[in-house]
Amino acid sequence: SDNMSCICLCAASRLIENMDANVDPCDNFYQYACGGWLKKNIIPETSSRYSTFDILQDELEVVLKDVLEKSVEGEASALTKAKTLYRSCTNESQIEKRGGAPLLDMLPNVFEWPIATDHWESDYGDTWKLEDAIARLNEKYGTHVLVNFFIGTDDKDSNSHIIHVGGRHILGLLSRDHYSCTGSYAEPCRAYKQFMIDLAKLIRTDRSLVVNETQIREEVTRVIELEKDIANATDTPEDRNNPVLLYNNMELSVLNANFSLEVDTQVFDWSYFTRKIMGTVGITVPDTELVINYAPNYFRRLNPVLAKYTKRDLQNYMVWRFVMNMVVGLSRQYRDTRKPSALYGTTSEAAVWRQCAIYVNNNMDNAVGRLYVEEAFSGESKELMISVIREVFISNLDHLRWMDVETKKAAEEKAQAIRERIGYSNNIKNDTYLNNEYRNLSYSAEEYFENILQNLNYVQKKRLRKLRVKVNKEEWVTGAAIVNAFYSSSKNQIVFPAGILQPPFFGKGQTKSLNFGGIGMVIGHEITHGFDDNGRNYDKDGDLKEWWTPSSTQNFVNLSKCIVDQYGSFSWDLANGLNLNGNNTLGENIADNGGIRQSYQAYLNYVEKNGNEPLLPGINLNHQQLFFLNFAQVWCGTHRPQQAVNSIKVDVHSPGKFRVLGSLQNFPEFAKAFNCPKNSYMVPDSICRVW
Ligand SMILES: CCC[C@H](CC1(C(=O)N[C@H](Cc2ncc(-c3ccccc3)o2)C(=O)O)CCCC1)C(=O)O
Ligand SMILES: [Zn+2]
Repeated sequence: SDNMSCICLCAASRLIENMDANVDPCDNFYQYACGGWLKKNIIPETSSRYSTFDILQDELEVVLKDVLEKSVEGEASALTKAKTLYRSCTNESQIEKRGGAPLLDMLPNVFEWPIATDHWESDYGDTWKLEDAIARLNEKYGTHVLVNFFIGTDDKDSNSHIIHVGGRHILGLLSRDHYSCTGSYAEPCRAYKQFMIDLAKLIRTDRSLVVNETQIREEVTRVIELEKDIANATDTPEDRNNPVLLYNNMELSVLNANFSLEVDTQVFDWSYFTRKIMGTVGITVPDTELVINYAPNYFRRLNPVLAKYTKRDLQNYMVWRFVMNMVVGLSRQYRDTRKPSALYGTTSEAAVWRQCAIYVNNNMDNAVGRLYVEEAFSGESKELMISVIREVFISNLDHLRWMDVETKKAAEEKAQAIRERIGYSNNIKNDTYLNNEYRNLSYSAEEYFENILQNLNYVQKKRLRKLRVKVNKEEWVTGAAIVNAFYSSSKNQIVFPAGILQPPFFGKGQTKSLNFGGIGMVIGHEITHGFDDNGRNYDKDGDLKEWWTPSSTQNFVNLSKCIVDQYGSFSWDLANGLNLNGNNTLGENIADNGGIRQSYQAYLNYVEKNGNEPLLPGINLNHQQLFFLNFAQVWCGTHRPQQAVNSIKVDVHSPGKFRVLGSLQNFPEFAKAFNCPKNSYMVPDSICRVW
């Protein structure tokens, strides 16, 4: 039918526009595939990264704007609540009118921000306890400072929840490395400090308090010093990538005995602290309660740090970590204290409607997911090729010489046990289910800031209540309105939300070569996550349990080292020539390499069974070549320098360019498809392979 030919023509024209046929595919396949895209797509001033994903996500957000602005008679109450929340966020005149008042009114709830008030010592300091302050920010607003206390799945019993204490998510700047404040970190550091100064001055002004710039600058300097010391006490990403070594469970009483923290000669009481938090959801926690201590070294290193600072310094730091994320809900004057250009390189912030669509989607993902799939998802992807790619993964096991039979058997069982989730959960189509999920929430179109606080509290209380509840493995780990895909190791579950089930990943009208190069590779990527350096530690039921023989483990580690070295040797021009961190990106690189092999083999099997597909009009490439071209174009994208420096430090994914170059250099079928000679860049002398 003609819409078929349009889809083929549209696909062909997209592929041709994005590529640069003047580049030799064997010299640099990324430039060959994306050269046209890079010429045509300039990063918008509002973005720090711009990629195929970001473009699709931006388009998805336009759909969200439409459905969130439309009022529908008699709709489910959950949907009305999402629209009210969206309305309160876009209600700019009301937000302007309220200035900073909503924040100033609630600071007493977190024992105030000393730098922005007077008489803090007499009003709060004398009775202040570190446990109370951390607990309040945690249980009321889900803010983690100093001690990251949270309820999560028990790695060794994936059907149960357990208390975790750790050190992650507690830094204001983007990564531990930023605190050196040298080189490319100097500017973000300076901006971050100025942000705190400007916000403190603004609050004091709004409270008609004296603004003594010198005094404020002095206090802010101490807060930054404290944060720097905390950053140096935290574990590095390398220290955190082995879940077996992270799993230190102990009785609550042992935390008091072995991990004592002291502030102003007061000893931190872990039991009191835990009860302060869990008491708010009516859960009693005995001293014999088992908890997982995710960061023993961090807590040991934290003690000497605390000894250097006063309770005022600590309170300044902790409330700062909260208020810095709350200015988004206040007037323009408050929002302008942030310095996005220095931190992300963006020179203007996204449109209000877009920020609001993202906020509502992140906080009500099932209600927004329902609106999205009803509007934009045709749901035709049930036969999403998962089974054929899973079969390829399993059949590939037979050819792996580095894995013994016993471990192969367990790997096959785990691959067979992977649960798949496509599109969206049927629950979101059920009004009763959806209304029930949001029954305790009610929003005001005039009080955006309070809506945010309500959401923070609601989400945190829901998480804390899970401690005595079994894990619901049927639950989806993501909403539907997102252009992404996921693997959950504790659920051994792969998820392909509705948002990613669209071209260039997948389209009923796209040829199979494009679908296998797009969503097929993503499917293989998610499956392989169950067998990467992290996922491989979990068994088919999602429990942290050894199912490898020592010799297979040793071989896996040796083969992974090849990948670590290969990606670690890539230097990224956009990040001032910094090299990738081959260790932090190992899991993603293993998943990419596995995904491309499995989906390509699945495509060859498809052709074997169903014959060659008709070629695409206007593009003189065969389908093996089109497979690789569409795979590569998924990763067309670029970053601003600040974001490149940020992501090379914190993103476990390699930049798109190296996801393409690295995985294709390791795959001889690519070289064959493009007849690449031995000594070309895309055909290195030695290649890496795990799965
Ligand atoms: C939690 C990890 C999920 C991830 C999923 C895949 C992935 O790499 N997703 C992205 C790639 C990406 N670039 C931009 C964006 C993006 C931009 C705007 C909005 C949303 C997303 O998403 C990523 O996380 O970097 C694996 C293969 C393709 C999906 C994984 O399994 O490692
Ligand atoms: Zn991944």
